[in-house]
Amino acid sequence: MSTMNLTLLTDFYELTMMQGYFKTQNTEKVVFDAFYRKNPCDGGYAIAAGLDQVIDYIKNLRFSKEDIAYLRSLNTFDEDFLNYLADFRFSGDIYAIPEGTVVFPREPLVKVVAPIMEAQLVETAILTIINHQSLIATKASRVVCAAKGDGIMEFGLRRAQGPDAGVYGARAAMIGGCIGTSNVLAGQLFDVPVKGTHAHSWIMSFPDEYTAFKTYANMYPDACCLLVDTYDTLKSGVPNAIRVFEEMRNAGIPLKNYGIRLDSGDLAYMSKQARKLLDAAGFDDAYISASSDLDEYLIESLKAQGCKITSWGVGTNMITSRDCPAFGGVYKLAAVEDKETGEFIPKIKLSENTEKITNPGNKTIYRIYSKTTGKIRADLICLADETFDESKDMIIFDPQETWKKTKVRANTYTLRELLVPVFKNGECVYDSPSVMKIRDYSKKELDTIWDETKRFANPQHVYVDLSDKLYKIKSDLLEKMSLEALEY
Ligand SMILES: Nc1ncnc2c1ncn2[C@@H]1O[C@H](COP(=O)(O)OP(=O)(O)OP(=O)(O)O)[C@@H](O)[C@H]1O
Ligand SMILES: O=P(O)(O)OC[C@H]1O[C@H](OP(=O)(O)OP(=O)(O)O)[C@H](O)[C@@H]1O
Ligand SMILES: O=C(O)c1cccnc1
Repeated sequence: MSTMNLTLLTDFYELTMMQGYFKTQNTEKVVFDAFYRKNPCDGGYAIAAGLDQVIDYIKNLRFSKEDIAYLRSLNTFDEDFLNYLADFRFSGDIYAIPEGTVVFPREPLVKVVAPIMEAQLVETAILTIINHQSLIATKASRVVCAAKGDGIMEFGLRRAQGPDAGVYGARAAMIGGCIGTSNVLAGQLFDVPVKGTHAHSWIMSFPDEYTAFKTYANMYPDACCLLVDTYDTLKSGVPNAIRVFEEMRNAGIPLKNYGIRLDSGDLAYMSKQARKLLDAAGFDDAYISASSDLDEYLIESLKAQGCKITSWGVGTNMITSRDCPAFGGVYKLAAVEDKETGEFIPKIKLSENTEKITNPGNKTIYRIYSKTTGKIRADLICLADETFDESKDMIIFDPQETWKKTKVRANTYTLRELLVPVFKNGECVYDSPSVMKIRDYSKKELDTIWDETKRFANPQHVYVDLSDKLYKIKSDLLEKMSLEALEY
């Protein structure tokens, strides 16, 4: 999948604009920011994901003969432009926040600095990749948080919106903290653990439940999870599972990683009753896992009900992010290079909705950590060439409610620049970590925000502030635009 040419994975208008830039000799270098505006599920954070697929996409960006022939057939593009496309290569710079990082609204997750034709073409693919994976990584992270240390298995492939969503969704779910996936192709592609139990069909294919369990246990004694709800969980499923476990114990087969899976009924009640039966038979180390339309809210609720489930299989609601199906990331022009001075001239997009007014300029982001707690104090969006001194006080203020100011005292904080170089002059300069490494990193990232930010209802929001300089540029531009509007 990684070498697939996705060059035509773009919206038609990117190509018509590209031809327009080509014809009008508009070759300016520009800055585009890909950012999102609202955390999924009204949460307090999101997890950035998808960068490795963006890198593959950019590396393989070239129009094949077939691509050019197809574009010619659309009767919209002239031969001179098609000739240009035949030699097209991405020659710009890309900066991005590493995958697995905790991120907040309005922060550029990806910044493209390139000639406008190139930067325009890549909009759609960057957004579709980052939007999808960041959404699923965020959803998975929420499910993982709800499970409070229990393992979450990703079971969603069959209910995902197609094969790509299943495969890259599984990748993102692993980044979000799942312990494994049932998706074998994802396992092969991303070197992540594949896991699973068995289906109701296995039980139904045998003359009786006991024989089905026994056959399965004989084949897989080291990973024996028996699905107990096909006929009657407490009267048949759990007693038959116990009978098989007893036979294994009596035969001297070591019982290590074994247990049952509940897939219907009142999961809290069933798990409590099943726990009692297993314990009474001396199988107190048998685990109880559950699946059945689970999500973060249900897992939280089941835990509050005192359920005895310690392992969770989550499919549909996580792989589709059912209650929040879109991440909403956008890609906005932020600056255009002045050819004479080589400086970037900030550009702004206005909106009636102040939250939708873009942040102008060639920017970067600094994360401000408290030295004592290691937690995030705030994020600061600033111009790319601004520098800050940790030995000086820092005044930060909310860009919307500017009277809300905080002084971060000298030597009490550390700074980390979030955007890192990924492409320089068209060459990839970034080594993507393995998915399991990104997963470990993301787990540590979650320790940098307070539980108040992770809670599901009305979470505490982390401040994303603008530097003084950027704030001034933004307000001057807004002032200028409103004066110009008066002229009409
Ligand atoms: N204790 C509980 N508290 C809240 N929700 C629960 C609890 N136990 C189960 N649920 C949820 O209630 C829903 C039960 O759905 P439903 O009755 O349609 O199906 P089911 O019990 O899975 O049975 P079947 O698979 O036979 O249709 C599932 O989404 C399940 O996750
Ligand atoms: O409920 P989800 O979160 O989507 O988790 C995945 C579901 O997929 C399977 O059911 P399915 O009915 O497809 O197959 P089965 O016959 O094996 O139960 C499994 O038993 C879970 O219930
Ligand atoms: O292995 C499992 O138990 C499994 C896999 C996919 C979907 N539901 C369950």
